[in-house]
Amino acid sequence: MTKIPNIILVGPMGAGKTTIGRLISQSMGKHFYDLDKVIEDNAGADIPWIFEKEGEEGFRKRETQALESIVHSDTNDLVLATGGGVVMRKENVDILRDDALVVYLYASVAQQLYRTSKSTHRPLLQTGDPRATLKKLFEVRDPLYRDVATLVIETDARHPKSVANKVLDAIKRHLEMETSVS
Ligand SMILES: Nc1ncnc2c1ncn2[C@@H]1O[C@H](COP(=O)(O)OP(=O)(O)O)[C@@H](O)[C@H]1O
Ligand SMILES: O=C(O)C1=C[C@@H](OP(=O)(O)O)[C@@H](O)[C@H](O)C1
Ligand SMILES: [Mg+2]
Repeated sequence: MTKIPNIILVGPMGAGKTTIGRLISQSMGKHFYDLDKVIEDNAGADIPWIFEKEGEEGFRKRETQALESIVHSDTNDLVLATGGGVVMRKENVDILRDDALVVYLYASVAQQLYRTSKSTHRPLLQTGDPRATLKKLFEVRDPLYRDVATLVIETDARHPKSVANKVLDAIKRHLEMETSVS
């Protein structure tokens, strides 16, 4: 039987990486890590505090350290939900590519805006025009998500459980296809 590799979710803020990651880890019997949560636990402070005291650059350094420590400590047994900006550093992308199945959760800018509007814990969106920020980030990051991911899953107009099932089906089909060609 093919060993199921580590699963890493990428995509923009509000795509549902944290929510779907937890759901699929339960179905797959894998450990779940949320990169933002690991960064917060390591720092003993929340993300808004890190951005305020250390700036985005400080947060990105912590993000790379956390990513390295998670991926290197847990072989083939994890589902990792990343933060939307993880693809902005080449060293992170190299880590993501190394022996994991990367899934891009796609959401339109309208859905990103809707899903992030109820929370204030994303410092990059504490601006006068979060829609414009999301649009600008999406233009830069969408090609990077597509480049690093093996699977792309559309999440608009789907309940989280239905997205999770779609991800699980896509992973299963992908692994079956890999087995049949090897
Ligand atoms: N497919 C979905 N449909 C509707 N709401 C969703 C969906 N996926 C996630 N959400 C909601 O959107 C918000 C952001 O989800 P989250 O998992 O934190 O996204 P991310 O980690 O990608 O930023 C949460 O309130 C979550 O319940
Ligand atoms: O897109 C980004 O640069 C960020 C996304 C956030 O994670 P989510 O994508 O889980 O919201 C979090 O890492 C931080 O606020 C920065
Ligand atoms: Mg998240």
